[in-house]
Amino acid sequence: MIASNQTMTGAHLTGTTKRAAPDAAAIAAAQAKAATLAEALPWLEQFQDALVVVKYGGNAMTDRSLQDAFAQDIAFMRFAGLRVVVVHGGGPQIKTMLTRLGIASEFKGGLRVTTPETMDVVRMVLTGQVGRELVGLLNQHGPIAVGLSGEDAALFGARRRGVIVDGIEHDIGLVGDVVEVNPSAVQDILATGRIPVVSTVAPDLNADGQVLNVNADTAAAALAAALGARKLVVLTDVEGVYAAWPDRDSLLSAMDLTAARDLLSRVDEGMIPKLEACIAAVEGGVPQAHVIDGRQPHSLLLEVFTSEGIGTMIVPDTPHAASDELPKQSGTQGVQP
Ligand SMILES: Nc1ncnc2c1ncn2[C@@H]1O[C@H](COP(=O)(O)OP(=O)(O)O)[C@@H](O)[C@H]1O
Ligand SMILES: CC(=O)N[C@@H](CCC(=O)OP(=O)(O)O)C(=O)O
Repeated sequence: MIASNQTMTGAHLTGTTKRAAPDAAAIAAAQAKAATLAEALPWLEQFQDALVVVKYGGNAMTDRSLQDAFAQDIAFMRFAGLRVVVVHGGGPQIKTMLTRLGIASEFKGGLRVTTPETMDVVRMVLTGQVGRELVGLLNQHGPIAVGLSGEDAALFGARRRGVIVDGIEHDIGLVGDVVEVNPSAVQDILATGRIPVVSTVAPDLNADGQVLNVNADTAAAALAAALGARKLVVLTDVEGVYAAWPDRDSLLSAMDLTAARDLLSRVDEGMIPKLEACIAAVEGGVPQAHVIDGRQPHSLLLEVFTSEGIGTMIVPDTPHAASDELPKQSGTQGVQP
């Protein structure tokens, strides 16, 4: 058998293979590859069997090559021995379908105002379309992914919520917060070595048969806390959390809970549920929550398996590190994962 990177030269050399001696540039490139693999070793050891919840959604999930890279990252993590749960959104896909059907839709406080008609579309798109496509993508790497929604085995129980914008409370319709998680269905799938892929439609605990639209970031946080996850990783369409958005020099590599709660009143629309989710997860006992750039191919691998990390990490308060002592820097050099 001849390996694909080798060439058979000389018909008389049956059963042997040859290749040109590598030049200095080729040796340097090979060493860089080997160094990258070797750098992953401590993280492979540390995260062996660790449970990681990954929130995938928004604009990071609309580009085909990014989708393929995401599926490779999730499969890589699974074959490296991590237990991975994917919670997905699908805001852009919901928008496309609503537009196609001629249904108007608006956001308040980062959440979609959801009428009964919109709720039908949200359920159909998240569970019937986005979840199915993601499962298909992951299963290109083996029979590893199983889809379920917040309705399956009563995974989520939700209650309706409103939003406060500029001090005024708004009713936003059939939108809920997850207040109960029954993670046994997810744990059953994990126990078989597979990857649960969760859509965030949730039964309303106050109204039999009614389902609620739950923002996928906050649902991922609730699930991460209920599962006792080691990490929550939220992919988005920006490098991480900025202290003074849109000032590009204010990217935060890490912040503690106190700093994150303080910043919450100063972030805009889309980042609100993400930061809320990270805060809720860490308050719920998850040691690290990350906001990373889903537009960067393989950002998940960089976050989990490299020393630099990527994006913004939110951690519990410690008595030793006051919030204003944590590193604030431009670029994406994070503290170690
Ligand atoms: N402090 C902040 N740091 C980073 N992004 C912020 C901040 N405040 C507001 N944003 C906005 O939030 C957006 C992320 O939310 P959104 O577009 O809804 O994400 P996604 O599409 O990944 O769900 C960023 O692209 C940015 O425009
Ligand atoms: C209440 C609410 O806003 N629900 C979201 C659910 C999908 C989601 O969260 O999708 P992304 O993660 O892609 O943004 C929505 O209707 O768009």
